[in-house]
Amino acid sequence: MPACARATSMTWKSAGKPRTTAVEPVVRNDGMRPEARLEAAIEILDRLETAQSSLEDLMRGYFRERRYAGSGDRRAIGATVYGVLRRRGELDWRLSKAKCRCDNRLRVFFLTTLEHGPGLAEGPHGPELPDEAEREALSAAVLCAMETAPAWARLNYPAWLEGEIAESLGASHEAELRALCEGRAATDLRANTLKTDRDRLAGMLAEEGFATEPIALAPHALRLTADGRADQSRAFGQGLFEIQDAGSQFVAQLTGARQGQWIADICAGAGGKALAMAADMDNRGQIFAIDVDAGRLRRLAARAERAGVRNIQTRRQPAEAGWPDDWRGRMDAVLVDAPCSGSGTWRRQPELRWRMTAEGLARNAVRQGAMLDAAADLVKPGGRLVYITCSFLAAENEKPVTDFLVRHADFSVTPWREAAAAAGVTDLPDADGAHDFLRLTPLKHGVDGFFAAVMTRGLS
Ligand SMILES: C[S@@+](CC[C@H](N)C(=O)[O-])C[C@H]1O[C@@H](n2cnc3c(N)ncnc32)[C@H](O)[C@@H]1O
Repeated sequence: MPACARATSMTWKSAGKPRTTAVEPVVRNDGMRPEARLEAAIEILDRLETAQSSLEDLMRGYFRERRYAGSGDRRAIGATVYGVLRRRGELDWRLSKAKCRCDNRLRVFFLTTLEHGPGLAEGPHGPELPDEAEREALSAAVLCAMETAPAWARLNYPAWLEGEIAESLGASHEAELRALCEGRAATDLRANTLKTDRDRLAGMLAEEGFATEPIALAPHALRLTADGRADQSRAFGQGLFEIQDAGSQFVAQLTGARQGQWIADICAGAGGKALAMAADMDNRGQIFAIDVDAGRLRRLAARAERAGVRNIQTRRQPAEAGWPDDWRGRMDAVLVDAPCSGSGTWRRQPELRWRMTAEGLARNAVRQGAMLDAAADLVKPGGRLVYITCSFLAAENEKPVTDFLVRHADFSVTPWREAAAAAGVTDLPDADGAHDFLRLTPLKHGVDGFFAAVMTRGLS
């Protein structure tokens, strides 16, 4: 009998033919049987283990090939997939305490049992049902109390990260992690000031049935107050807004981008922050948007077109490959929105926590340092270097920045409050004033987790 089983095992039923179970869909438009949905969830979770793409892209591709799956099916399968990823620490700990193998099939059965009770439908398109030993282990795992579980299991992150997390987040790490793992991320919009303003946009969206509220953190930010696909609105098609987390909007302002400046955004991606800076510059001056990923740069170009942005030029190259001579030492500000673990976005992308490895984190740190060195070359005397990640881990935040400052005595830290005030930002988030670096968190600010460090190049 597995270690966790103290009481009588639960009753497991499997029917020879499809039957109604607790996982029966509550919405219509459902072409798939409940057991087929479970099989699909397992397949997606298995694919995710070797995929390079995000869960969102993987699921989009999966359902593109399965047109028979209706919206109800997609929603139910998504709920199981996200549920397993959000609770994987807990599921694995309880399964292993019950001496049960941890694979996606058993995780899905266990989650379904916890959420709906121990009944599973059998059918031609369903997964292989648990055998007797597995049923016994699952029953034991259900009885496993979480009170004695370690933090990584209770808060659902990889066990090896425990020390790093405690060091990075300090005393509030449990509360921060809870907000990151359990909270639901909102959808924020940035009013495109090249075409409209926040109030007018809110009015137009209301007419289209999208209720929003302003967010104090960023002057052009609105938050959707109910679920909805704002990117399918007329206002979106007209380029009146971008979808962008308010935290991302706030940190983009730290470059202090103004009309007529030259700004390099050396990890520009699809241009979330570049487009925000272009609007702050009122299309005057120049943004050089660099990235290694041609697809993202194409998306940036399409977004710029829709937004009426005309002062961004894209360039595909690795940041470390060196710069044209006429860029070096010329930029008013350089933004390094560095590739990182994405730990600050775990609410939206729960798969990221299980993709992290200690080796990957160390590799990121080397790459982040190299990017900062490359960026330094571009900054003019008196200009700004802004380093941003969407991570809460010191290994990819404070560490690369402090190492950079040791290598580059001509740069010094500008406290983020000072940088924000100089950029004309009046609504400052409530963050620990003792720190020169900014940390935004879901717990304290209700946005994705961001880190920002502002450095200024000396004049001589
Ligand atoms: C955090 S994302 C950027 C997000 C973007 N700035 C935004 O606001 O939407 C990091 C980007 O760095 C890019 N990247 C990765 N390695 C790079 C390199 N060696 N040189 C330049 N860009 C790189 C990735 O393709 C990715 O688009």
